[in-house]
Amino acid sequence: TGSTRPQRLLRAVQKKATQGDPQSVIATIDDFCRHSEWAMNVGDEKGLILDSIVSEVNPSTALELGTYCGYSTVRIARLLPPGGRCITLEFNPAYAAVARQVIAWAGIQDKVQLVEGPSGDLIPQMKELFGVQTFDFVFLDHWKDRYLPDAKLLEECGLLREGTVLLADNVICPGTPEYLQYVRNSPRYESRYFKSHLEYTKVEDGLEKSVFLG
Ligand SMILES: Cc1ccc(Cc2cc(O)c(O)c(C(=O)NC/C=C/[C@H]3O[C@@H](n4cnc5c(N)ncnc54)[C@H](O)[C@@H]3O)c2)cc1
Ligand SMILES: [Mg+2]
Repeated sequence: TGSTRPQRLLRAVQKKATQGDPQSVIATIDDFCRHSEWAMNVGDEKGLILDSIVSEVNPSTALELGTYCGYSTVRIARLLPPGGRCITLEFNPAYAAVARQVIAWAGIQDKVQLVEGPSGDLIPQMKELFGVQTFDFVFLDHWKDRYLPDAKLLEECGLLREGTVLLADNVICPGTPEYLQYVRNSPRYESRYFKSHLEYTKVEDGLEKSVFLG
């Protein structure tokens, strides 16, 4: 019963990152993934694009689908305005346990609500459970075949408003063809592709930014 990769990633954070310093946690995870073990965090290159879009939106309420180890949760939450919050959904309890500790080490746990469970069940409960009216920003980075059904579910539950920004990771690799086709052809979205690379590699990947038009 050896350790898992997320547990080894957490151990690296607790050993090398400065407690309470989100940038140090981010740098430690990127270093771990480049030089020790690759892991499916959005990474440093796509992370800078994520940062710029989060800063531009300046969300009061952000939603992340697929926490994994909490790397992008930390990237998003460190940029939120005072009183801003990030709700992040993760259905794997082992990953959620690691992510909670990564988020706590970064010192931004007060800005984050990590909810364990499948997005399909939790999204319809966002209003009653967390008093969410609408999201200002949504980061999609979970199973790729869930991007489209969950985007439609967010629409149906009235959780998107005119101007809500959806940012999707991995639209090229692993790829999310049905989601791309939808947001690029629906009159309800204004979509734009940000070309980049699969985290820690030279393989092409990118982020799709889609603004909901109401
Ligand atoms: C061919 C190939 C394979 C892998 C790669 C590399 C590569 C690069 C990437 O950036 C990737 O994001 C991925 C990827 O597969 N990501 C899936 C991420 C899941 C996380 O989200 C969790 N989750 C999944 N569905 C749900 C759900 N409904 N509700 C709540 N949590 C969910 C899981 O519990 C995981 O914590 C893969 C590139 C190419
Ligand atoms: Mg990803």
